[in-house]
Amino acid sequence: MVVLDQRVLPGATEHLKIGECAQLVEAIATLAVRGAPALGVAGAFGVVLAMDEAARKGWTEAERDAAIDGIRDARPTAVNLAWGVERVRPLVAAGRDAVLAAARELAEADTAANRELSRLAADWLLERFGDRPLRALTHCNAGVLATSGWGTALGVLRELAARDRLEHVHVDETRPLLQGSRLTAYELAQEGIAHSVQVDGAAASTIVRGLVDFAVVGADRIAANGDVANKVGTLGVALACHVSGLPLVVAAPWSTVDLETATGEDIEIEERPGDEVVVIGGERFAPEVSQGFNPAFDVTPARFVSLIATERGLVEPSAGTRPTDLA
Ligand SMILES: CSC[C@H]1O[C@H](OP(=O)(O)O)[C@H](O)[C@@H]1O
Repeated sequence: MVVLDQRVLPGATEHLKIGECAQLVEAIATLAVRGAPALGVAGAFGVVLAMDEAARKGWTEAERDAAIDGIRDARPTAVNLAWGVERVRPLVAAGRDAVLAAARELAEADTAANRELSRLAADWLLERFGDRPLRALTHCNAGVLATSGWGTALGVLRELAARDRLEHVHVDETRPLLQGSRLTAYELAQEGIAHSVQVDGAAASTIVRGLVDFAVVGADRIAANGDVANKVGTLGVALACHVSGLPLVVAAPWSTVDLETATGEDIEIEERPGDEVVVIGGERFAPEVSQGFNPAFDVTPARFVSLIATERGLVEPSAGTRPTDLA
């Protein structure tokens, strides 16, 4: 398995050659591989990796299954990782070729899903605003780099740009790991889409001042009631949209919807190392006594979510519809 190391983008394009399950767990835990739908794909191919390593090292079935569990559990919030593992795991008994084919099919289906949800979301936005170029804000990275292809939040922006209906994108840098300035800006620049990068603290005033028409984000887990877990800072974007009467659009494939999780209160929020907050480029920017507080995600209640766009259709939680309506 060869993966693009997203930790060094955009300054360097480097790939990691992964031959062992422990290496994949490390790549996921350090966000070399990241983004909810991409984690689903990594989880599915991780099962093949475990089968290969087990055959190479003479593992027992229990040892192989424990390695698969380790991949599944590498990060807790994005439902897609466990979903991807468990989608192909039942085929292990049928052999490596069956699991590999299922993993490839899962990746292709994700890209198709992203294109469909992007079309549906663009139609919804242009129907709401009239057929004119729109100004968007986005948080974190939910583009090609976070999926198997096309992107989700950035897929919506790509679709609007393809229809010549995207004027400008305000990109939240997305501290502490800068997925916005490093990855989203990188993708938009590659596409020639007009954008500017802002500190996360500017998001609320950008929205309240009317500098954008809508905000669009990805998701890591969507609960049955429409509560949405996404990169920390999304809740602030949602609240600013709510008080401004502007839509918050959540773009995510159905694999991100977790009907087994009733509400956002039941979603485990990943707590990452505090040093990611207070140490930048190896230099500490806070007193030694000051510990970093680093929840990687937050939960936006359904009442602040204007639209959830999936390939199965659209849900408008703030208007009372729920993901369960599409089940
Ligand atoms: C379509 S990606 C969904 C989601 O994943 C990102 O988290 P991370 O960079 O920690 O993997 C971010 O929350 C995106 O919105």
